Amino acid sequence: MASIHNAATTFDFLAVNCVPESHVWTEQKDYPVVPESAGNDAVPVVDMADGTEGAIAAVAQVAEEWGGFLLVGHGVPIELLVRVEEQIKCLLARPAPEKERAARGGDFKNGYGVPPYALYFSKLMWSEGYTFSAANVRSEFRRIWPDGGDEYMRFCDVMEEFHKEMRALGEKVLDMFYKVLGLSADHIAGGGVERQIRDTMTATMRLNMYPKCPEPERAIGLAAHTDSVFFTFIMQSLVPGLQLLRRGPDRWVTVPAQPGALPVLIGDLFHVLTNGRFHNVLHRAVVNQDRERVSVAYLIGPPKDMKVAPLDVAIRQGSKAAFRIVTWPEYMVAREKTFWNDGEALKILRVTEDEGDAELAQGMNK
Ligand SMILES: O=C(O)CCC(=O)C(=O)O
Ligand SMILES: [Fe+2]
Repeated sequence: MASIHNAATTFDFLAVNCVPESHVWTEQKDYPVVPESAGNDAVPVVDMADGTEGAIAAVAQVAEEWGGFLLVGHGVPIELLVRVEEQIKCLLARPAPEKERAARGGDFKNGYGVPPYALYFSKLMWSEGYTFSAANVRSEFRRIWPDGGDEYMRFCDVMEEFHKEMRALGEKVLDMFYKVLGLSADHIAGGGVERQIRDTMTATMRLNMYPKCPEPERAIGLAAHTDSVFFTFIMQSLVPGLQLLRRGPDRWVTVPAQPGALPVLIGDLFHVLTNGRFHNVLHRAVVNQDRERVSVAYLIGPPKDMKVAPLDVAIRQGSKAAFRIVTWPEYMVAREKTFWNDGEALKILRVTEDEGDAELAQGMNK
């Protein structure tokens, strides 16, 4: 299986006029796709600038029912998002040998290539990308530009500016989620675990490029997955492709691509923090015949050594923690074993009815 994934780094998407066998996607159960902005299936919009009680109640409902929404009124300049997109296109248009020099694998957890979960599938996805830790842009991209130079500087400056804006926005969105859970500003500002999460959360960035595809129905840009982290911001081109799974009846809902609107997706570890209250949304990216699409997943998670467990405030009176304490790396090991089965990794963390109360985590504050 390794060789097929290494081949992805040199695959020339634009040179083919049909989807080759290596990329024909047959591995996932499929659900119907509902068109954008279809009644109850229109992806909800959250306006960050609206701090009223009503708005917070609406966020609660969206986080529980959808696990994803479009964020507006966030203050990140559209002009910056445009520059980020330009820089990603420049990076991924570099000659194959340069990108391969920065391939992930071996000692390199980060770098150019397929996302880590692609290794669980025998077929390749219709995309290329680059994953890195947002705090290490300058050292990471010396792998592409060993001698530095103007292009390197421009790329790093734009990515760092984006990281600064998104990290700050991450804190605001986290505070909004804390409010939904019923925490006061004073509580959050105190020295407790909520404050610790806010101060230490780390960001990983994944740059995705989805080339035009001659037979989009036979390929997938990014296969269905949940993000393992707390939550993710997506920055996307004005080309739709991101889809969220809505349950009962199961269906894919396309997230509209609107200038400046940032999709936000709840990840597995926030599902744990909220004791299962916020929905960790299954999502995927599809491709199209006419236009390439670029996206950035800005993934916000805990530092590696943080022990994550349901917050006390999220454990309703009379109930107990539904998940065991876990660190992000421990969770990734569980996920690896069960990737084929949606949601199975979280089931491993679930506390069973007959487990002795005394041994259980009763919330993250204890
Ligand atoms: O391209 C997109 O819209 C989704 C990207 C994504 O889900 C990811 O990188 O984890
Ligand atoms: Fe994702």
